[in-house]
Amino acid sequence: MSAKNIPVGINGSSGKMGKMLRKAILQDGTFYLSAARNTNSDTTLQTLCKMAKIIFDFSSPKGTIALLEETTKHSTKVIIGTTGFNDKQMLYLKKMAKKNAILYAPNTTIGATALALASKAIEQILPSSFDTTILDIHHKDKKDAPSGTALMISQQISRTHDHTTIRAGKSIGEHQVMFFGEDEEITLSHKVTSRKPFALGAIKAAKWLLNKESGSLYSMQDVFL
Ligand SMILES: NC(=O)C1=CN([C@@H]2O[C@H](COP(=O)(O)OP(=O)(O)OC[C@H]3O[C@@H](n4cnc5c(N)ncnc54)[C@H](OP(=O)(O)O)[C@@H]3O)[C@@H](O)[C@H]2O)C=CC1
Ligand SMILES: O=C(O)C1=N[C@H](C(=O)O)C[C@H](O)C1
Repeated sequence: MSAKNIPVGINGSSGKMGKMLRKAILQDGTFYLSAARNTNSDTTLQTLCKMAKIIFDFSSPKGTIALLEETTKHSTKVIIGTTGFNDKQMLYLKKMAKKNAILYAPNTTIGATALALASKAIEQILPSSFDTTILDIHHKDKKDAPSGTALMISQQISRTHDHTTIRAGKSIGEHQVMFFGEDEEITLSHKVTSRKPFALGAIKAAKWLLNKESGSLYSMQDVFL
C-alpha cells in the first residue's frame, strides 16, 4: 500500500475539529477519508472501523468508548483527540491500548507538548514555596473543565497546584502555567489562533502510529521526542 492510499476515518466529522481535519487531510495528501461518523449519521461504527486503517476521534467521551469497543474487533488504530474522560474511562483507554495501537492526545500541537515539558523542567528548579496554577481559557461551548491539556500538564508537575478555568467567548484554546514566588513570577503560555495546528498535529500523529503496534497508550511526547 503506497502512502497516498491509506484510508482513514473521522469520528466526530461534523464538529469543529472534524471539519478542520477534513481540510487538512485533503491538503496533506497522505491519507484519504474513507468513512466519517457523527452522533446521528447513517455510518455505523462497524462500517467506520472496517473502512479505515486509522480513525481520528474528536467526538465525546461516550463516542470514544463506543468506538474503542468496535475498533478492537477490526484492529483499527486510533488517534484520540477527545477530552473529558473520567478516571474509569481513562483506565479503559489504557486497557484497550494493550489490544490496539492507540494514541491519546488531549492536545495535538507541538506547542502544548513543549509547554508541558517546559513546565516540568521549571518546576524542578523552583522551591516548593512558589504557588503554582494552570489556567485554561476556551470558548463558552466547551463541555469539560479543566481542559484535557491542563490535566496533561498537571501530570507533569509533581508539586501541589491549582486549576483556573475560563469558558467565555470564542477562544480556541489557551493554556498558561504560572509560578508565583515572593517577589517574582514565571508564566509559560501557549495559545492557538486557529484549529489548524490541532489538525496538523493529529495527522503527524497518525503517520507515526501507522508503524506502531499495540502496547501502552501512546502520547504526543512519543511522536515529537
Ligand atoms: N486533542 C486536541 O488537540 C483537541 C481536542 N479537542 C476535543 O475534541 C472533542 C471535539 O471537539 P469539537 O470538534 O470542538 O466539538 P464539536 O462539539 O464541535 O464536535 C463534536 C463532534 O462529535 C460528534 N459526536 C458527539 N458525540 C458522539 C458520539 N457519541 N458518537 C459519534 N459522534 C459523536 C458530534 O456529532 P453531532 O454534531 O452529530 O452530535 C460532532 O461531530 C472535544 O472533546 C474537545 O475537547 C478539540 C480541539 C483540539
Ligand atoms: O475543546 C477544545 O476546543 C479543546 N480541547 C482540548 C483540551 O481540552 O485541552 C485542546 C484544545 O485546547 C482545544
